[in-house]
Amino acid sequence: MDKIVVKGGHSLKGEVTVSGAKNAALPILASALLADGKSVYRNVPDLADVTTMLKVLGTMGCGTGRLTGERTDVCEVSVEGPIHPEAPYDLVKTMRASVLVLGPLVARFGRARVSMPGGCAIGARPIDQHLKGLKALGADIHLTEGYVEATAKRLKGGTVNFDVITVTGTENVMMAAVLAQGRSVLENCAREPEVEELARVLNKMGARIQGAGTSVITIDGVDGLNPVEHAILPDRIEAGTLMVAAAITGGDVLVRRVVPEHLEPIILKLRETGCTLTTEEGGIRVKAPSVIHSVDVKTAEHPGFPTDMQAQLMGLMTVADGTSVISERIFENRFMHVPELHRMGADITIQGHTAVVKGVRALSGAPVMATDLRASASLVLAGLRAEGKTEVQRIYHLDRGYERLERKLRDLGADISRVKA
Ligand SMILES: CC(=O)N[C@H]1[C@@H](OP(=O)(O)OP(=O)(O)OC[C@H]2O[C@@H](n3ccc(=O)[nH]c3=O)[C@H](O)[C@@H]2O)O[C@H](CO)[C@@H](O)[C@@H]1O
Ligand SMILES: C=C(OP(=O)(O)O)C(=O)O
Repeated sequence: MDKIVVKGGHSLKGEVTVSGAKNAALPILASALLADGKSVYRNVPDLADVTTMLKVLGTMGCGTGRLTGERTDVCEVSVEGPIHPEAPYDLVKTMRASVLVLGPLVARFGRARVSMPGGCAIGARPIDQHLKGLKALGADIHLTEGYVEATAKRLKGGTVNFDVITVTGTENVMMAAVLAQGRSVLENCAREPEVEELARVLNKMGARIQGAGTSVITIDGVDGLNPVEHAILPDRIEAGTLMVAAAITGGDVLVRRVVPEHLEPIILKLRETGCTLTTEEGGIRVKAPSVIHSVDVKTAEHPGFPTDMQAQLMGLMTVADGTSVISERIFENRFMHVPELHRMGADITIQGHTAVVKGVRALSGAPVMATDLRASASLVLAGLRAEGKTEVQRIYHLDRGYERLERKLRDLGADISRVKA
């Protein structure tokens, strides 16, 4: 298995460009199922998860492909022949976001058979709210042999009040409601920029969605949609990770191609640590202070501090001046990076959903093991700062969500390489 080897102690300097957002690309690729014809997406990150979503669509009978040469960011999905509306266990088990095909399939083809995603390293992650939403739109749902089977002659508009705020749940039900008969009102929706982006794409396809990005989304169903061309928005979590890379190495980096409003909670937190952040044409410059101050963090739904940045921020806090209290309030088991950070000399105590991090003078490089996507990123960040060599194993987690991270960091001056097994 490949591993990443980092030799710490280099200040990062220069400019780096952020790729397209994984969490926007995945639902948008699934939304191609809603129209006949070829949809073309630009700025699609080249990630394992995107490849998996293309495979899911391919096994159903969609034509899928990524351009080669200069435009590897362009992906096409065509829906032309018959569609077999099933997402098999072998693919769903590698990526739970495969469940995003459920809403489009039942809305467009009247039936779907999608393997139930299990839990994962960060929590149980049920999909009860996705199913509640689809039922409210008139779908019949059965769970058999580990699969969700959903059928409906034609979905009907309805009111859905989500009991918990769910990003992919909101997206799945929104994609179902666009082809339902009549008006749907979704309440207590996720307000993440990726939900708004999906609604933007659906509206370009001919849907009638209002309110995405707020907690109430109103959708007037239409009879059919058209394929679309769209450029995916930049990945705010990759941007945040690169900003922390600048901060933890005492660096000065211009992070290009970002949407500053989407980064607000991260920018505010990094300013509290003493970093100077300025918006410049085309990006945000992060200049690290000589001493990082400790800050407290509570993760929350957007516009709160994103859970997908918790592990990276904790990496930074391991070398801050003082003690920081980090509360994880979205997922019940998202501290898997802590035992690995301990191996590098971090001082962290977990008390339930809270981690108390006492900054240490120095981290020391060590062999460590990635356990999930953002945990992997936090270990790479800690490795950039640590004295000596850090080897991060099981980096297939990292490859799910970061496009060539080691190359981007190396271009900024890091001593980092991928060692092929
Ligand atoms: C592909 C994608 O976009 N992934 C993101 C998405 O995941 P995802 O959409 O899976 O996360 P959710 O917003 O659904 O999860 C939030 C919380 O709600 C719970 N829940 C969710 C659905 C449900 O039916 N029942 C239920 O109880 C979950 O277990 C979790 O505790 O949002 C998360 C929270 O910002 C991010 O960490 C992920 O990167
Ligand atoms: C948890 C994440 O992704 P997923 O929902 O695809 O597991 C993530 O991007 O940090």
